[in-house]
Amino acid sequence: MTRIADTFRRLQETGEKAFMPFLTAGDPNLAITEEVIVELDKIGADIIEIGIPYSDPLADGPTIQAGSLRSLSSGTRMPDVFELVRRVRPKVRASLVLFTYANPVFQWGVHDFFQTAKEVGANGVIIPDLPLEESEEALAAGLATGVDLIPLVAPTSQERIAKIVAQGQGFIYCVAALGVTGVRENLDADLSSYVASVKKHTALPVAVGFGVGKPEHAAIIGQFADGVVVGSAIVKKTAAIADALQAGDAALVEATKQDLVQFAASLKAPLYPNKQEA
Ligand SMILES: O=P(O)(O)OC[C@@H](O)[C@@H](O)c1c[nH]c2ccccc12
Repeated sequence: MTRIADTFRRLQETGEKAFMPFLTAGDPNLAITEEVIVELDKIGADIIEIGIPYSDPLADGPTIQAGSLRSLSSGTRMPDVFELVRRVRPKVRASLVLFTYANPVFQWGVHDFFQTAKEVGANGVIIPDLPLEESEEALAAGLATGVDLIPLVAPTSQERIAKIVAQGQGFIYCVAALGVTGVRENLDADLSSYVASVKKHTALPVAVGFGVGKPEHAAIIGQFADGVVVGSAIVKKTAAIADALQAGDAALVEATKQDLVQFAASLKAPLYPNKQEA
């Protein structure tokens, strides 16, 4: 059983839903990313998405694009992210999922990428711009290493949903909105029926991301999905840490870190069983 499968099994037993924050490694620097991951784990984050910064994050809105830029300008490269995972792995219970675009994976070498991910203790990989038709090698590497290749389905996937999820490993990532990542004021009205249409095709857990910006959003998603992914709203908080760091204000760096962690805790809160009554 992979660590991700074990995470969802534990959550099933306690009746919880997974809280899955995303942050970009090295934004604003690797030391702070490591500290934040440890704190997120302490407040109950169940699966932590660790973004590998990339120069052309085509599926990302301005918030995460800015985070990638801050990370790249602080000198973060893929080997640094692998080393971050190796260091933080023994310090946290959460499953760790590497988030990367396809190009850096092909440059590194698909099988080597998954092998290295396994060695440092990563539990899954998400590659948003790797279409099913081009993912044969990555799927095989996922199976060979036990590092789950997690598929994304989008509202536009309709007739392809069955094919995409049939190859799924770990969990299915349901993208909740069209367009790029970024906090939305409201969730799509028919999100629950879209998730139900995905669940029809798979026994794997189904997580929902894109647009989640507040606990109310997490509470709604927690009623029909197995996990909630939050990226931009977290990365907005790392931007505040970056500003404090830039200002050389150590107290403000601590305060903005705590603000991120408290915000994350408020997003996990509605995902505990007694909070999920409809
Ligand atoms: O930022 P949002 O709207 O909360 O969405 C999660 C998203 O950030 C994270 O899962 C992610 C980061 N970059 C992506 C690119 C494509 C799909 C998903 C992602």
